[in-house]
Amino acid sequence: MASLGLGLGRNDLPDSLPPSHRSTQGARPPLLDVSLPPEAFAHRIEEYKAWSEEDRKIPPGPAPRINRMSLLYQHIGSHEQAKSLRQQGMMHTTIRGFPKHSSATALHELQKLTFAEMQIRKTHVPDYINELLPIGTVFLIREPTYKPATMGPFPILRIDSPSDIYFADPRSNIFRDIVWRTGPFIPGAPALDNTVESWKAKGNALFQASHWLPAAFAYSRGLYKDRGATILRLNRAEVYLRLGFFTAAAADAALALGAPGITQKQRDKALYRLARAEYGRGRYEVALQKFNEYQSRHIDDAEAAACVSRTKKRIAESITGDYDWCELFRASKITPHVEAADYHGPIMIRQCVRRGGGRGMFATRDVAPGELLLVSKPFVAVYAQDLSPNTSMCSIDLISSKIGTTTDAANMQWIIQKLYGNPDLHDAVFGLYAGPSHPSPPSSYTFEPTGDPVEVDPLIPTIDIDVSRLEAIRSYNGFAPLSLAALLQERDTDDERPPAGFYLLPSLFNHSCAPSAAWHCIGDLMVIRALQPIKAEDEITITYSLNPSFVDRSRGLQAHMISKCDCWRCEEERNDGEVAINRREALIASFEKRRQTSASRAVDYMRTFKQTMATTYAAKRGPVRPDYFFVLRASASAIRSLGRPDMLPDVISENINALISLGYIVKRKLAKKEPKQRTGDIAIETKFVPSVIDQLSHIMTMLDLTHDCLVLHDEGSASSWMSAALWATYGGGKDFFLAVLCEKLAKRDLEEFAGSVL
Ligand SMILES: C[S@@+](CC[C@H](N)C(=O)[O-])C[C@H]1O[C@@H](n2cnc3c(N)ncnc32)[C@H](O)[C@@H]1O
Repeated sequence: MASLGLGLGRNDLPDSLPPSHRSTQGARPPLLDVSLPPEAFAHRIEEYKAWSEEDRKIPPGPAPRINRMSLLYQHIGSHEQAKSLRQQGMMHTTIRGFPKHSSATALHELQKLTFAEMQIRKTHVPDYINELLPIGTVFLIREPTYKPATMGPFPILRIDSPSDIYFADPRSNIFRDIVWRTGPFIPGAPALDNTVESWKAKGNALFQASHWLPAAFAYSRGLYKDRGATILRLNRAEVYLRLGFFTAAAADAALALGAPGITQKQRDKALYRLARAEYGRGRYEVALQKFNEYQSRHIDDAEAAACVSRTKKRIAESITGDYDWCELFRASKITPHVEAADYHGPIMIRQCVRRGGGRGMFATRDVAPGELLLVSKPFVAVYAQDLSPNTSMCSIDLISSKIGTTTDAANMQWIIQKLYGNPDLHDAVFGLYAGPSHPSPPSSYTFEPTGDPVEVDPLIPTIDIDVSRLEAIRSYNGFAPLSLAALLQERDTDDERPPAGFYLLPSLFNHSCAPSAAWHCIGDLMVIRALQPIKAEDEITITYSLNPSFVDRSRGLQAHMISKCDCWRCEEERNDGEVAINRREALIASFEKRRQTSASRAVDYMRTFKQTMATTYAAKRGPVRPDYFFVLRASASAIRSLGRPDMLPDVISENINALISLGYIVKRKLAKKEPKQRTGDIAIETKFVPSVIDQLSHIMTMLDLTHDCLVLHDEGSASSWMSAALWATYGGGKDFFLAVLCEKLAKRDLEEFAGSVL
């Protein structure tokens, strides 16, 4: 706080700009206050977009001169404020979806530029380089953008991509024509002892403190002194493994292995790190070869033996699609980040010109309902528990007009970080659809790291990361991978921090409201199965929205750039007519309100409500009416709450009708007409599983039916409903079913029955 002693007061801040700068500054943007009610916020976003359009029309101009001490004063003030806010839990806000600039120009093609030469509103391309000198560090920014002030009094230098920053040694050749007024080092900056040994010591100290990236910086600086310093390379490989920079780690370990004069001990370390890195890259065959090689010299090493068996399991999973689902489910209760291999079933990417991006996923052969199509680990998935409770970030997405959550914002950061350390994954990410404002993706798509690892210098970016395009890709290809374990707990999900996922191959499936496949997540592992028979060469679709309401669903699909869904379900809804659709929406809204206040006359209310609701469906419409499902479920629960055993058949009938309204064909309708002993049949037609709302609601209805039939001593119907529940439960077989649903079964006293009939 020394600057305060220099007599700086508030008046020193350039609150008002000289008149010549006003036109360059333009109007201040409308405040995107995330606490506004949704409609007001949507309106504010529109205002913001309009402001942004106007703002972009203003030509570049000179920047206000800023007094250095004022800048320091402001900086110290905001630093102190940030410190206290961090303690309270700070909210960072960022805005996505406006044009941003990421450099694609090589460093040697750029020229020097000073702050004084920079202009407001100008991205300084193509021929400039800017230098900044924070204490002790020198870094270069490629093609910086100078932005007018929006919040405080000063314009800001905006850098969106880490690949626009080069860290450099002040004595580097890049600076050969530059005379530093302070000499190459800033007075007061920590002295840089430029020897391999001191960089190793510094790196090791940072490593001990778990500061992985700074440690990688230190080892890299040591490697500048001596590229053959094997110990530094090995240490950097370890740091990279912890950062998830598997490609970088593999490259360093491989280079160390090939280094002349490497000792046996170092060779072992290099081999083990290379194996771990290749495992991280998903190159399990290569990893196994390296682990085996290592293990042959360390037969008693239990950890290495475990790695070998884990890797063999991954290879088997990726070839056969045979997973230990129960084990995965159990593991997902401890952490959502489960360990498993990807599996690619009978699917292929093909052109699909009618869809944005021009591609879709197709069947390579005939597929049976329930068959496993794809198992995919996320490129990145962020869950609430991954973040400190004090981390609060909010990203305002101008593409989808939505407020992104903290996990969303973190997801974007993690993607960038992963790309930085795994540059070979660039094309897999940037080959995804980025919406109509960006060039179309290529018609083919590669999604696996195939080549040799690439060496990564953390101080100099290996690839260019176009953040604008990446934000768009994230907007069009995001998933909310709520784990089955979390779904089943039925606890309120953390609205501020729902899981945010980014998957590669799953992003190639197009949408249908009546999809032929469905996904669910075990932890962060996405599992996609066929819901119905799919013919060879037919397109396979999943749904982007399980919202039963046509109006809400259509609105949600707009965010995916699907202005009018052409599936049969939406066609049916449209055939009901706009008046009927609006009446239905109004009814559902009133139903939600009414449900909270009417307990006593619930049954009568539900009877009338059902009748009114039924009139909103066109007479010739088919049985699928997803929003009617919830009405029937509420009606069943209202009748049940009467506590009258003689009314149980009515509860059963309502629940059966609820399943029919989802599209199920029910073979076993009324308990009293059926044989009461077990027959081993399944209560529903098993040619397909309808997926129009979340699967868990289907299964709970079937378990309720099982329970009620048992109460009525109709074991035959009960067992056929239990079998139906097994059939509808995410594949995975009986053991998986029992593991996933054990609490739900226990709640209905059905554990023993399930064990005996399935
Ligand atoms: C996640 S991508 C799907 C794959 C994409 N077709 C590709 O080539 O990469 C989502 C985009 O595909 C397009 N799309 C998917 N389903 C669609 C549908 N039912 N109708 C129209 N466009 C669709 C939309 O442009 C949407 O933004």
